[in-house]
Amino acid sequence: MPSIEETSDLIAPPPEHCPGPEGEQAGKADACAGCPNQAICASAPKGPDPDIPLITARLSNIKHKILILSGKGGVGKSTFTSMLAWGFALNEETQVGVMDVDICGPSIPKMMGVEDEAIHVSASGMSPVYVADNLCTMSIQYMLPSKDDAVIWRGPKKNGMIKRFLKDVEWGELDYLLVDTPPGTSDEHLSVNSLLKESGIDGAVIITTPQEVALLDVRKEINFCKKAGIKVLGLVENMAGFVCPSCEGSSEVFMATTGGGEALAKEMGVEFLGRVPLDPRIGVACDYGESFFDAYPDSPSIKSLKKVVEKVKMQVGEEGDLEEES
Ligand SMILES: Nc1ncnc2c1ncn2[C@@H]1O[C@H](COP(=O)(O)OP(=O)(O)OP(=O)(O)O)[C@@H](O)[C@H]1O
Repeated sequence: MPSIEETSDLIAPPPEHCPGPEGEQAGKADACAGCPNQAICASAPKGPDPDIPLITARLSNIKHKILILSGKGGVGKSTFTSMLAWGFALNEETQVGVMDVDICGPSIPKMMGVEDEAIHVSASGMSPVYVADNLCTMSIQYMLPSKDDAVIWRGPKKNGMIKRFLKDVEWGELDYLLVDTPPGTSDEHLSVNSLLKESGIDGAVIITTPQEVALLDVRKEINFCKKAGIKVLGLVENMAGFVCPSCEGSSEVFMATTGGGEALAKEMGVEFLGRVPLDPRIGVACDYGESFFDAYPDSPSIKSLKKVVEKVKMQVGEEGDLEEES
């Protein structure tokens, strides 16, 4: 298999009739002449990753695998991942796992209130860190000697860690595994996609904010999914409208652009999953590692969030079970 550092270059648009980087004809076919990836493809080791059967076996009891993506950083991808996880886990019968593959910027442990936890390694694998009886997480954060330590890794090391998360973690039986990724289309995305392809990814939820600059990158993210063969489950507009914590009234802060996510979803033929308002209490709940669903069950933001959670469930073929809000 080509190293991740090498494959990350393959994001350059492939020529027509590209044989793909893993095939026998990679770098040799007529179509490869003049392609910027030709040398990389020609020298890359061929054949599937030998660990894929182990990964497929380890993940065989996970019903749905969902990637959470964003074109831009800071649009609330990790926040949404944690809220989606808590939303799914409101039903105590539903088993949920969150895998944080933002290797250089892990934030799931803090947002879910378990950043000081460490993982336990045994002969059978690594145990995930539990946030609730039916909600577990895995992140590189649990392996760092201090929570302030920085991870400065290049592609192959990141790939190796993601492989460990998939191959060695005892996820057990899960209804949903949510994969929180870094922004954009980086080494981590390529790793996750190639390692999970065999065991099946349900699709990706793409998070954006309403501003045009964020929407611009969403187009690239949707195109990345198309190229990588990942189904786009839908688009979520985060920080759409401001909910005042005092009066709970809602106002538009991005006047010119609110609704841009929905329009873009329509234009690109993907499902619009809904809006999550900008609510300072969401930020506070994340800072304290609390479930927003528990902290503010009656807030207007929760009503919007529940609708989004239900739509994601429907997109993967499950029935909604959160109570209907007026
Ligand atoms: N709907 C919201 N209302 C209020 N604050 C929010 C909301 N969504 C996210 N935030 C806040 O915005 C900040 C960025 O969110 P987050 O870290 O989830 O973004 P990200 O897209 O995962 O970032 P990165 O690119 O670093 O991975 C956090 O402080 C978070 O608390």
